[in-house]
Amino acid sequence: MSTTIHPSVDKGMTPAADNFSGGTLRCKCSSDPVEVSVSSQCAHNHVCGCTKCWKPDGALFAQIAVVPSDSVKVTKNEDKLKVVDSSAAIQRHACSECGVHMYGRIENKDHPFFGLDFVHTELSDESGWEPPQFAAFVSSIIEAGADPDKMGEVRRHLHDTGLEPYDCLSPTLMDVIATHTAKQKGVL
Ligand SMILES: N[C@@H](CCC(=O)N[C@@H](CS)C(=O)NCC(=O)O)C(=O)O
Ligand SMILES: [Zn+2]
Ligand SMILES: [Zn+2]
Repeated sequence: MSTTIHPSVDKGMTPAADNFSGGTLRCKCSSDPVEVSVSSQCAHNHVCGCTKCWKPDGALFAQIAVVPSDSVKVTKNEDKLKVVDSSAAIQRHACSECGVHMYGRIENKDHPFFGLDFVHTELSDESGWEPPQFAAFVSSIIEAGADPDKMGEVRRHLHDTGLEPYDCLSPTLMDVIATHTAKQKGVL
């Protein structure tokens, strides 16, 4: 049986479009959907295996990217949004009816990713978003019920698809976090 990761990956990823400048994210409600306008291309798009990121039905991974917070505006039905876990670093604003996470914001000014919002680009009809670049928190899919004995298969498939698997974030992002911490401590 073939390994499925996420619909956006399984159907074949398309490259980012030149000069792409965002789109409208829409939740899954058939009436009065929440709409969020994003006026920027995304960066560091990846698939995430953690249990906190929203995954479409049946998907093993979420697809998640960052955009500047000031490019994100809720344009319709904001009253339906609720923060999933106010104690988390990423404040995930989800539709209280369909459960889709519309954006995740870092409110802590000392956090390495302050100023960035996390978004699921598949919620927009526009094509041209940067596709996923790597796979993060791969081991965490076990926490959602994936068979530990299938992890070799999953990692091999991710690698073959061009999504290098990591059990935290990518080396680039881990370096960004460590550099931020070193600067806060005054050792850099
Ligand atoms: N093993 C945990 C990992 C959770 C985790 O650390 N997620 C990462 C990637 S999204 C994170 O940065 N979380 C911060 C947050 O949720 O606020 C799980 O699957 O729940
Ligand atoms: Zn909804
Ligand atoms: Zn995650």
